[in-house]
Amino acid sequence: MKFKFSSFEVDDGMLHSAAVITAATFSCLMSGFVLQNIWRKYIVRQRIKRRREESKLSIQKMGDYLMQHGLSVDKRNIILDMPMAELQRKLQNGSLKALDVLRAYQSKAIEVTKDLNCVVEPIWEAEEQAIACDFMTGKKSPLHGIPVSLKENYHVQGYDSTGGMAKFIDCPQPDDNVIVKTLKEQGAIPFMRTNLPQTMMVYESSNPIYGETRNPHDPKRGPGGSSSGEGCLIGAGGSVLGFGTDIGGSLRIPAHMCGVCCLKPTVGRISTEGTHEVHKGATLVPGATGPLSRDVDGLVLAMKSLLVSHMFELDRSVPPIPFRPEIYEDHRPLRIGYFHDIGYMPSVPACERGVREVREILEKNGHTLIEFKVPRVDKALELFAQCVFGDGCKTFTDALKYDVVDPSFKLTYFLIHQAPEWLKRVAGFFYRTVGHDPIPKKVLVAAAGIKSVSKWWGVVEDLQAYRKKFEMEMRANKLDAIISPGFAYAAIPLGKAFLTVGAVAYTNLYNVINYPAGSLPVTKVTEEDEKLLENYPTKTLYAKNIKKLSKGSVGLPINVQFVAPPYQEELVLRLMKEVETSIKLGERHS
Ligand SMILES: CCCCCCCC/C=C\CCCCCCCC(=O)NCCO
Repeated sequence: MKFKFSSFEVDDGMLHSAAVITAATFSCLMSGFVLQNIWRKYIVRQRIKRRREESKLSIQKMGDYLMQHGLSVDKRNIILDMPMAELQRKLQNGSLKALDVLRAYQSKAIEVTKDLNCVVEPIWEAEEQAIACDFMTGKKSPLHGIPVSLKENYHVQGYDSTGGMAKFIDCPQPDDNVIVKTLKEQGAIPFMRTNLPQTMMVYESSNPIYGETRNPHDPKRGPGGSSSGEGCLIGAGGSVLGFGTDIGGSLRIPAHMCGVCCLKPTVGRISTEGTHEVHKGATLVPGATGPLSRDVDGLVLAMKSLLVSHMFELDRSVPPIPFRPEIYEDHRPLRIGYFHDIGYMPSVPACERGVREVREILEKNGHTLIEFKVPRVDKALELFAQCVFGDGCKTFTDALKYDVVDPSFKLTYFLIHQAPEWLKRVAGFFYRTVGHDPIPKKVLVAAAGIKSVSKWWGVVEDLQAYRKKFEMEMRANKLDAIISPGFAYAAIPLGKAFLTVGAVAYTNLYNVINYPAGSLPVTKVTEEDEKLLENYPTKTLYAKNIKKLSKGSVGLPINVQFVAPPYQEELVLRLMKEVETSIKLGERHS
């Protein structure tokens, strides 16, 4: 048979060979594609392995170095026991040398990371800086000689900021970020980089490059995340002051689970330039940078030292508002709202007691405490998901293409990031019917992406409306501040956060409204709390999981959050300091 085209004729033989050629080309392309995939994945695995070995080696080298140059155990422990105010005073008046303080903290950090895996690598330039500090004459800067640890996603010149993702290995940063520069200018010595979960969008603590960080109070449990290494290192005594980031609770969750203090400032109060987040463009609910410390003095010192012209010059988007001591030192009695239950899942009895005890302290100090009802928490969660996953999670899946997905991240990655919309809807249906919980469906549908610009603008308007509603609710009760649980529960076993992830409402609420929120350790889980856990209401799937995973948590730290309207960081810190002081006085008397 012949086909006649306008310019040439085609016979059967030609047709046949055309088919063969097409098939051959197709299978070549396919196998090329498959091979390329296998090859890329192989390269990535090699890269991860090499980076992990480099990191381990650097830590080991520091350990060996300290064997020869370390302090005596007694001298080391005296330094490690000092609260921030004393450490700062002694560095200022010269009775402590910066190099000794550095060596004390280096050795403690290297010691604790052996079991807890909180350090990613030491910052070797610290030594030189400490020596320079000790040679300095004249007026000393406020952070003179204070060692500072940094979450791995803080850009430090010459080091990678991977966020636990292989794609970003071998991309050494050209420069320190604004906070690191300002800290150095103020005399601080960045000395350790700390671990985080892959992508930082979970409150776990593991990634394929650096492995898993454990809780300093119970190594079978997680330290929370995503500033996991910071919470763990400070909680274990290996650092006095550290810095992390927080979009949904990543400073406050590890602070709560490791029993340390932190402050998530209003986004904009201090610079957020130069931290690695894959979804930097999602600015509606933006990431905050902030300090973690052993005590409130550490947070205050950090904020005072950062809110200076040096930072305002380096990042002109930051409003030049210095630290306002008149607010921090004020004694005016306040009206403070409180809640134990955010209206989605109740907090466990220990967390509820934490808030109750802080309430009693504040009342005793002359403040008025009023019960506060959080408006529409389902809306807050939906808005959060729309704002951070509004691209249908493409940013995250692109960042992890060819990467090894960490076991602790697999479920989140599969269901929230990767699954097609229909599967998200099916899963949402399951949560609603079997789990008696309508909220995951809203979150999952949001994570399937916003479909048009006009829908996107609708989200912007909804967010503004929610923020206004929250503001009006506070105004109606004439509230100056709010206290609420540090989180819904204490530390749970490693790798289980996905089973309780709705609990993130307790922290990400304050990201959605962009209010400054601090977290303060106030108590520990008691036998009595554990007994009361038996009556914990388990209406939803998440609540059931919380109850199950919270068993055996006696002795774990419990924090309370302190919250104030935007740009009132000083007020948050004032209340935290007041409660911290009362707790210490109480302990001394009992
Ligand atoms: C299966 C559906 C679940 C629905 C219910 C819960 C919604 C939670 C959504 C998403 C979970 C996000 C967890 C965020 C953790 C903190 C992240 C952070 O702060 N990272 C800072 C980086 O700098």
